[in-house]
Amino acid sequence: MQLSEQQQNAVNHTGSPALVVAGAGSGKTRTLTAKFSHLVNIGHDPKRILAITFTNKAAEEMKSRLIEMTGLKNHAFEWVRTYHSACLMILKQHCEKAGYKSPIQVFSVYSQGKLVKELCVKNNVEKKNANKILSAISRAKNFGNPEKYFDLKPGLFSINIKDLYDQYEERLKEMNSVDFDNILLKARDLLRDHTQIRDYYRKYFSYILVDEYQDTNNLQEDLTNLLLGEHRNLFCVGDDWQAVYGFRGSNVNHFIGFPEKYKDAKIFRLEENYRSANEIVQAANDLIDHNPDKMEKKCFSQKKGGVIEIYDFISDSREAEWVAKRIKGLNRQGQGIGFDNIAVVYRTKFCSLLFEKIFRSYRIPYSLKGAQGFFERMEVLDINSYLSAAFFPGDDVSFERIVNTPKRGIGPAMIKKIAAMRTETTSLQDAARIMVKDRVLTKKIHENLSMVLEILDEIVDLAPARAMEVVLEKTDYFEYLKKKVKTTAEFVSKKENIEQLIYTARSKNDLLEYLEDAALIREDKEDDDDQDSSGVSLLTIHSAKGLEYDTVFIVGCEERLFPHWRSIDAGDNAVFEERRLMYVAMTRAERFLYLTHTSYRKGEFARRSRFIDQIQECLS
Ligand SMILES: Nc1ncnc2c1ncn2[C@@H]1O[C@H](COP(=O)(O)OP(=O)(O)OP(=O)(O)O)[C@@H](O)[C@H]1O
Repeated sequence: MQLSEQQQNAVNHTGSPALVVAGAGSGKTRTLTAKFSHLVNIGHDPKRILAITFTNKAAEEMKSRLIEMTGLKNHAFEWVRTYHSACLMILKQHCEKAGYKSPIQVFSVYSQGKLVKELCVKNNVEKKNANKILSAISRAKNFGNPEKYFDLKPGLFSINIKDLYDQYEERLKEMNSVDFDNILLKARDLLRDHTQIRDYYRKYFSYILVDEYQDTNNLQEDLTNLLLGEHRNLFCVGDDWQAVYGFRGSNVNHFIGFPEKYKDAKIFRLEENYRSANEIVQAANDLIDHNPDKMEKKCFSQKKGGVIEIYDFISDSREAEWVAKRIKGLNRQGQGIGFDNIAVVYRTKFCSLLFEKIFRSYRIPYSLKGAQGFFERMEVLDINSYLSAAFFPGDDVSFERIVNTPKRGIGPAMIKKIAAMRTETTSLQDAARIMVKDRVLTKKIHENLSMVLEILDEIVDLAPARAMEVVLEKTDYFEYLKKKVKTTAEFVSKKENIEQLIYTARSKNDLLEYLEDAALIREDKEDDDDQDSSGVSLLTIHSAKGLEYDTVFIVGCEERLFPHWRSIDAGDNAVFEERRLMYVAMTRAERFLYLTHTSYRKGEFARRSRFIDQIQECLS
């Protein structure tokens, strides 16, 4: 693998903590992978190198590259993981010390939502607030100190969020479960409170590498500190100009404050952009210059011939039509730029609708990225809930979902009856088993409930893919699906999703391994490999992060849409983050970059974005 001099210098450095301040398209991943391989070459045991990536997909890609480079086997890189995945390993290893029994269940997004909705009902809070409550709980955990967080932000409107948080945690504990954020929080507490465990890992890891360091949150920073041994072999890579997750607790100050924190830190800069033409790199530099408090770097590209154009339309439908025509023109019936190499990016999801419509009528193939996550789809949730209820008898949320799927007369009233039989130590499923054993139910319900329990008993020891097949067969699931959906196309698509699910599950040997993997995938982080990726990509800027295309259209560049009204209302720091988002969007393009805005969107007057003015200033 060829490295530039700047990249090579960073790779060769050892002896003190190092921060690589990298520009967009400067080959961060290449540098990090080369660093890992270099460490192995100079004698580090790869099993003792902790390499933190931002997504599971990035971890897999890094492992494949390392296997190619070193000739070693997959298991040699077992600590190439996301923070969540690494912390789950640690938590599982010491689960009793952390206050759990083995195996710990990781709650899915669906289960979290379900639990919070239940708590809303119980506390007379409107269910529509569930998502806001979940975000607040998540932020409190990632802040690193939930108690303090709620002292600072005690309420959400009139809702006593701290109280709901306590109830939520209690229910998780009862179910021997952790949610996604608890994986980090509980691992942090474990390492903080148990010197022996902490010392073990500090000695074990000979090097810590962190990718996308600009998006680290307080809790992740704590974890890095707790795991870092006396050797202080820490190598972090990132781009503070691309820090765009502040809204969910990331704290770019860890990145900016690195030289202050590690006085002997060596700072490397990767300034050459290998992706975009220089015209695009310079325009993006000029835009980001409007943000204060950032690491200085002089990004440049040796590629010439980039095009940046700004277009103004009367309405959103005109904008969509123009984009479709321009894409047709660029593609020149397959002779020009391939559809796969073109992206239309926008600030918020709703913007995709008009483009989907117009692309269909212009027969432009497209793929909508970051649509409903694969694991959030109804049919996938149904099947996974069967597996989860079988493996985790304490998982009330999954049991409640499957007990009447397909419909078998065990509706909400019956569930209430079962729930009433529950004691503090029994789950919904335990209660159902007691009712079946004691024969207290009507004949029909007794038979149906027995059947559900038999399915769960049958699949618990099977390999995940086989367990899924048994569920489909025993519940006649496809017949149920046929009746439930409105069109044949919808049925086919759902059936295909299930086939895909079974196919993916074949690589896993047991239910626990499968369920953990499924719960670790959070699809808002671009782990949407399963989706058809042919055609023009339609995606939000957050999902576009890390990707590259020959041609990029940034649409909807209007005040209050981009920058988003919430950020405008929240103040300067949030607007700086919006500007970084525009920087991310611009630097996805290799050659052609089009920015568009309209005077009317959704029938309302719209004003062009301040970012357009700032970009135009440097173009003229
Ligand atoms: N030394 C190099 N010489 C030539 N091409 C390189 C070099 N390093 C990286 N590249 C190429 O530059 C492109 C950008 O690399 P990569 O996607 O790793 O950048 P990045 O720093 O992660 O970008 P971003 O943060 O903008 O997503 C890739 O196509 C990569 O193969």
